[in-house]
Amino acid sequence: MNIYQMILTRNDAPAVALGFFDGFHMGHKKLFEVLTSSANQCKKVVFTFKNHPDKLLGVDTKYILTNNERLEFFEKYEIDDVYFIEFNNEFMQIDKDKFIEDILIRKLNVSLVVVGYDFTFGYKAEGNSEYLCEKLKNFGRRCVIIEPVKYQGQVVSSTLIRNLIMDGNIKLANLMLGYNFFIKGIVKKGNRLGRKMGFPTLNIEFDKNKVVPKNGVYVTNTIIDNKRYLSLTNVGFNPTVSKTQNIKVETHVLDFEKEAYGKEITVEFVDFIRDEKKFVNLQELKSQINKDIEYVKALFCKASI
Ligand SMILES: Cc1cc2nc3c(=O)[nH]c(=O)nc-3n(C[C@H](O)[C@H](O)[C@H](O)COP(=O)(O)O)c2cc1C
Ligand SMILES: Nc1ncnc2c1ncn2[C@@H]1O[C@H](COP(=O)(O)OP(=O)(O)OP(=O)(O)O)[C@@H](O)[C@H]1O
Repeated sequence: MNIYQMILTRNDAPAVALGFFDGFHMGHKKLFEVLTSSANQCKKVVFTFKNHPDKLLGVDTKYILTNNERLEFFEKYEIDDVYFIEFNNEFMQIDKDKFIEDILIRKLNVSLVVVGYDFTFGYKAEGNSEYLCEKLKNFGRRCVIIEPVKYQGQVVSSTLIRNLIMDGNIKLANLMLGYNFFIKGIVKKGNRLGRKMGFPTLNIEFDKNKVVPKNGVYVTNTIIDNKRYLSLTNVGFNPTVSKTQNIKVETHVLDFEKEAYGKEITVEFVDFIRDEKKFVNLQELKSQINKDIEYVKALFCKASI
């Protein structure tokens, strides 16, 4: 897969998907399936942004996927080329007709464009999917609009899924994503208190732009060296033992005794267990964590998750 940071003129007539695609959820998946089935022999291309347009408007959104993870999803769908463009003041000023005529027709020379029902584009988001398709058809190009993909009557969207994750509603978020929400990161040294209490934890250093589930304890799967382990993950500030202002994600991996410092691991969130609490002493915390572990073992050890 080629990644371009600039829009150069091309001679072939590619099939192009337009959007940001944070989360690569069920709606995005449907859009990519249609792109694949309609592209015929054409190259499959994604036109997207490196930074979400919201960032330029000062909204500090956290994302379901990091940029690299988003690119990995495109790769999985055998996309040939990605235009990974910086959404800056200059791009924001491009008017809807200029976007169609200059970028889609003249530079990319599209044969087909696939967008979702609520796609907007151009200065002040004045263009929508109907307008885009009508204009493209006038230029003799194909255009497909994907009808809203819903889960149990609710339209799936990146915003909705981000909010579900931040509310700890991981189960529903995962159903709308079509996979388990995950945080990938490098294992760094903690205070080694967990080990002393009898439950060592892997402290994960992760991308600061990643959305984090609400504070609490979760059932998770942790992937270390391509092996998947059942685990419990605490998200929060460890109020019993510390006064840190930085949110921590730390995982106690069941049946894992080895050292993992410096390794990249993936923690997949499966379900919320309980809120994080401030205990009166370490003994109380230890006793609660033992109960959490027993609960997870009873629920999940025999079932495959
Ligand atoms: C399953 C699990 C549940 C946890 N629950 C809490 C909690 O409710 N309150 C809290 O203050 N810390 C909680 N912690 C965090 C512990 O305080 C922390 O893991 C321990 O202090 C070790 O930290 P260290 O690795 O930095 O030494 C939990 C950790 C795990 C693994
Ligand atoms: N549920 C859905 N059904 C069909 N198409 C969708 C759905 N969600 C998004 N799309 C389409 O996928 C493309 C990328 O969308 P985008 O990145 O804006 O995701 P989104 O889920 O709509 O995000 P947001 O919550 O920020 O609106 C757009 O063309 C959009 O219309």
